[in-house]
Amino acid sequence: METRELGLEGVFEIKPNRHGDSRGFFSETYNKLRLEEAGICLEFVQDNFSYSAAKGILRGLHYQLPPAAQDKLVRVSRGSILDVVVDIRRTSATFGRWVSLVVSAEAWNQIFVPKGFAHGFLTLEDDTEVVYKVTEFYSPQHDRAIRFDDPEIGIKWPIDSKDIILSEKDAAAPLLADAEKF
Ligand SMILES: Cc1cn([C@H]2C[C@H](O)[C@@H](COP(=O)(O)OP(=O)(O)O[C@H]3O[C@H](C)C(=O)[C@H](O)[C@H]3O)O2)c(=O)[nH]c1=O
Repeated sequence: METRELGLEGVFEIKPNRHGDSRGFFSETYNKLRLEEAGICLEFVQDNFSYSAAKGILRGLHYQLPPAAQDKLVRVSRGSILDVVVDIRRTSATFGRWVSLVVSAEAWNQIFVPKGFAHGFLTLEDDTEVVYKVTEFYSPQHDRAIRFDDPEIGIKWPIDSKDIILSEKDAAAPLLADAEKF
């Protein structure tokens, strides 16, 4: 398993090994010990799966407030996404900064998103499946969103905002300045 930090403290790309043979391949997509060797010592308690039927669907930017804040280990089992992470820790030197990573079934890579960061992704292909582990259970009362196109954050999405498909919740999300932060 290879890891590399992505420019924001604690945000990593992770690439599990793939063991190919004439039938296809085998991969340990999660191994607690391997993550601990990379300094990620966490207990994941819930697995999530989201299917997005079309290219251009944007889910996010989401986070759960403490005490339900979640670390996330995100991968793509079909298709591809532009995954985006924003530092929303008000005392952080990189508050409001963002990083992005293309996560895809083809690249077989993952992104690790620590607590304190908002998370979202834009699908780059139809029929994209995102599979991810989280370290706290879903808690609707702690679930929060911030606008994907907040000019203060300035995320460079690869398609025009008018072509982006959003849930009603995400279309109505507040700007980071008006959102509850860490
Ligand atoms: C997150 C979640 C949702 N739900 C239910 C609640 C709704 O009835 C339905 C869709 O929820 P939502 O619109 O919040 O789903 P996404 O827009 O994919 O939200 C996710 O998108 C970004 C990328 C994230 O990082 C979060 O994991 C999560 O917020 O699933 C559950 O039952 N359990 C859950 O853990």
